[in-house]
Amino acid sequence: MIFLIVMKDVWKTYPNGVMAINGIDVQIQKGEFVFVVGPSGAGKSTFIKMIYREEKPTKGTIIIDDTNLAELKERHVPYLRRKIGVVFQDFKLLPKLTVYENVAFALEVIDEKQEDIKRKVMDVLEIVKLKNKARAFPDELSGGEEQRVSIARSIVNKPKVVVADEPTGNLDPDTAWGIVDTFKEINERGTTVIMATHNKDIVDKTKKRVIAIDGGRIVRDELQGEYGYEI
Ligand SMILES: Nc1ncnc2c1ncn2[C@@H]1O[C@H](COP(=O)(O)OP(=O)(O)OP(=O)(O)O)[C@@H](O)[C@H]1O
Repeated sequence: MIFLIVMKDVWKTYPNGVMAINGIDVQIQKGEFVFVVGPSGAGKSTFIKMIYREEKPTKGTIIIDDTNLAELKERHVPYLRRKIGVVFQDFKLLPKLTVYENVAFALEVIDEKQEDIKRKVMDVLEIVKLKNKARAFPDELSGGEEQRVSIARSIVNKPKVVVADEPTGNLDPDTAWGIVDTFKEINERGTTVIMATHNKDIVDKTKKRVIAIDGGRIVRDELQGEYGYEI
């Protein structure tokens, strides 16, 4: 069994004393699709941020694709980040760049050759069904389209895992389903997907692994799980 992510006895206390994660053990296999659910303030975002090392645990071990984050030197963090695509609730697109340029930017910063950039960007725009919007600017797109651009940007480096923190939080239900379908497509092509969400309907109908966090602990971890909370 190949584990892509392993957390052992992970704790996180913020500098202000808030104990956000209180002893988490979890293993996620390569190729899994995982929902992270739980009430507001449960620790979902902190859990996600520790995966891409936006936050460091106070205690415990996190291993991502054989890299022990505790031993990772600051100058090696960019290499870790290439293995991890990140999608946010508020898209975080650059408003003055076109769709094409927003996605290409992720490759330009790692000095990819121009000819490779063009091919790779058009390939991912095809996956998210936005090839026809390559020249548009973010303010000319719907919210769902903006989020699909941000998903394209997150996968253009061919990461091992994509983490998404409430990616459908700003979208209406139909559009939200379009985003989940896009993640499913990416997952079927081999990328591990980890998505924190408050969307009960999506979790209950998608029938994927559900990790429920409450009070900074994993209170439930089920294959084909359900949302399980009243909203
Ligand atoms: N940077 C920070 N500094 C201090 N406390 C923080 C910080 N970020 C989060 N917290 C606190 O840590 C706890 C867990 O927060 P977190 O954002 O991980 O929860 P969440 O489950 O993602 O919540 P939500 O569903 O509302 O986004 C909360 O009590 C929160 O106030």
